[in-house]
Amino acid sequence: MIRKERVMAKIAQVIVDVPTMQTNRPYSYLIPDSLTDAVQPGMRVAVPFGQGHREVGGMVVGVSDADTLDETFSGKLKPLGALLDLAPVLNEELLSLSDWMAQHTFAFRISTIQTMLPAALKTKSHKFLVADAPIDDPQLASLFDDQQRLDFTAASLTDEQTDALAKLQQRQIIHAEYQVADRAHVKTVTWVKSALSPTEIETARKDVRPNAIKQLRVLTRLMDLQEARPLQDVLTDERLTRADFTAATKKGWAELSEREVYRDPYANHRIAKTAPLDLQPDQRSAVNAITEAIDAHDPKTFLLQGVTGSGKTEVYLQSIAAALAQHKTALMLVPEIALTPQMVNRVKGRFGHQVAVLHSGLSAGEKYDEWRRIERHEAAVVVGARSAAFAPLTNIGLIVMDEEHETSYKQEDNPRYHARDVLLWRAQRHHAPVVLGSATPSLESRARAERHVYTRLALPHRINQQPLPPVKIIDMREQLKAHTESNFSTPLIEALKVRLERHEQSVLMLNRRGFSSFVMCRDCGFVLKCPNCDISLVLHMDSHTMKCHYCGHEEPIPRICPNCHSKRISYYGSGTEKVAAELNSLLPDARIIRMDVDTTRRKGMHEKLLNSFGQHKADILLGTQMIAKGLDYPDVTLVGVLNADTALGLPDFRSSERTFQLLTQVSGRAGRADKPGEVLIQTFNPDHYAIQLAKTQDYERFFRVEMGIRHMGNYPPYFFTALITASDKDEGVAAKKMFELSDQLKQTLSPDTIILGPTPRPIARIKNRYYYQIVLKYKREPKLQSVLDGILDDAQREQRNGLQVAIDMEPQNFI
Ligand SMILES: Nc1ncnc2c1ncn2[C@@H]1O[C@H](COP(=O)(O)OP(=O)(O)OP(=O)(O)O)[C@@H](O)[C@H]1O
Ligand SMILES: [Zn+2]
Ligand SMILES: [Zn+2]
Repeated sequence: MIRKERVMAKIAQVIVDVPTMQTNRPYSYLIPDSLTDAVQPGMRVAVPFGQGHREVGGMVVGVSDADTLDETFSGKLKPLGALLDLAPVLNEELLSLSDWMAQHTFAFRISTIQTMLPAALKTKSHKFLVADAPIDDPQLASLFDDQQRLDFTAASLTDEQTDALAKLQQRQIIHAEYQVADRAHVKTVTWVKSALSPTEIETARKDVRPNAIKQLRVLTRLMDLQEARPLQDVLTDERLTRADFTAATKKGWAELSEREVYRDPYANHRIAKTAPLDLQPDQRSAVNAITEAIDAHDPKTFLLQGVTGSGKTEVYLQSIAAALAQHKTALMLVPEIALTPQMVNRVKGRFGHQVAVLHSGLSAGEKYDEWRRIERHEAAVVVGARSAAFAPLTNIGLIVMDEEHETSYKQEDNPRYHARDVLLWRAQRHHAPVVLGSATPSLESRARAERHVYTRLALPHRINQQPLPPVKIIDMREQLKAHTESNFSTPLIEALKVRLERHEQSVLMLNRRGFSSFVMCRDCGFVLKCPNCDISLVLHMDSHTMKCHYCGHEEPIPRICPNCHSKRISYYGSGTEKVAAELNSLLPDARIIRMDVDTTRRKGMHEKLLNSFGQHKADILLGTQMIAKGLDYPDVTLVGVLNADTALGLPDFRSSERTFQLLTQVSGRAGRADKPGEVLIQTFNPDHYAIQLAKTQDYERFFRVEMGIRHMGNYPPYFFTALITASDKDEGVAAKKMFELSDQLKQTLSPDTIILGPTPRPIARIKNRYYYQIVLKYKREPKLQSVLDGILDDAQREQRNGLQVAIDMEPQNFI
């Protein structure tokens, strides 16, 4: 009788990356003996999954011991495939954050894990075709390498080839294999060092034939390579090449080695070192309060509410310095747009090489390198956009979020997380304070300060003792009666002319939110729409086409109305391009820089345009929202807003708040140094409270008025919200699902919870899918988590038929 031997096995819990089979449940894999000591939570692995040879990527989230005789131990566990990391890429804190986020955003854990990793570490599953028997077609056979493998994912195959390969697979001549590939690429440079001492070099010289000139040259060069140097520097002598040194290595004369280097995105930037400024009294008390909390390891949240130009950045910088003085690290989030270049320069100018920067303008390689500098404790300060909330900093002493009201801090796709929530979670974990800064805080944050959940710190004055710039409202309805269709009122043009004469600069903003340049027929009102989505096509002058901003559909600009055949079909509304053209003809001498998605698409353009404006190479900066915040240029004395109210009509309860914030922010660009500023706002709704209160830049009044409106409408911050959407190619399927869900919610949720809908979404069709939504408004709803978890689980099971259900907690966008 054979007795089973009792052995301890190690088992890894792995979250697998299978898009069609997402689940938050980890799968167990047997750790092979050879890897017993190596596998740790936070490492990426490749594991076999499902039927066949499929290999998928995954993340180890736990390791445990198992007794092979234990009845819960299943001898059928598959062993792990490859281990992709030698050290964990996610530490314990980030792993538990990924768990928390998955729960709170109703996302799958693999997506929260992926979100935390730099793109370079996101594994990709490659499909290989492997030939098991000779392939008769020589042309197809030539696609396979010596090992009879073809990288199907990377190969660019014609449809005929793909077809022929599929047939080979059916005939079982080839089979498919999946392998997980790692995209992380460490950049290295070659260093060279002499392997011979000077005396040995002398000896070697004597042994070389006198006509072996290259070898003699190498030996001479090796004389001063007793210490290793980068090969690149050594090769400046044009008569020697890399090959000469490779040959020398083979002879045992030299040693070549690869050393890791970082790609430094700011290598070519000369950033002047700055010293801390003498603080104004309000700044002083803010810094003191924050420093106290840092020193006391008190994870409290501050709301730093300072008018535009009140010196919030200096408060951040000196607070960060206080954290560094305690040998702690600091994390600072800024909106994507504000990152390039002024804010980065300010932080780098103060803290130099200790700063790592993370934003979407960097290449994947640059981001990976900055990320590794953080992970290796070589950077103590991180400045970055939304995803920098996951920077692998340890020992955090302070967290800052600039422009905390910015909607870009909320991710619109899965996982639908808000960076603010992530920061608050990390602050608790690290016992570190958080500073939320803004001139126009979100209503949610300001209300929390009102209830003393957050501690409010106020900077009510501008630094230079300058008043906030006076704001004039221009009623465009009057204007419309006089000059038809110009984007510029007479007062605005006059004010621009004055600035030109005085050699001062102006900033003009065209509010693109809820606004687009579309084509409309003046006879029948026909508007050209996307055939796939329920939305107007947008005119693009650069490509001379009409484009859909949702699905990318593109078609020529119509000359004749497709509906009534009238020729009076023309542009309606204005894009920045059209406005720039008009401005050019009105003020031919003005030098204009246009800044919008089209002119800033290329890498580095954003920065380049702002720099040249900063160097006064242009008189007018004309742009979309992207110019509204962060800019601090002393020569700007005029700010003009061409269309203040385009967003007011949007079906979103935050449209007044957004309008007020935008107008206040952009107004704040004027008169920040010693020259007084002026702001002109053109609007068709001069009496709207958001516009009237932006005129006085009275945030506190706006807060009270808006709170009253939110209270009456049962909106946040009085209620929490959740948005549930279902989409399907068949409108009936999506609608039916939502009515079922609505019934289910009515039966399970508390009677105080308001259930709105189901209704079609304001943009009901996108990429040929129909969207239906339910909005939940609730105050206290203990059952919510389990009910929504259940909905998502059910949806996951139904997903194979094409129906998709998504849950968005505290959505920032209702359209
Ligand atoms: N204590 C100080 N002494 C002198 N100058 C200062 C001081 N603090 C800040 N400044 C300067 O005041 C200007 C405005 O400051 P900063 O840009 O930080 O304001 P802000 O509050 O962030 O404004 P915004 O919200 O408009 O971006 C900057 O040029 C800054 O260098
Ligand atoms: Zn479309
Ligand atoms: Zn028409």
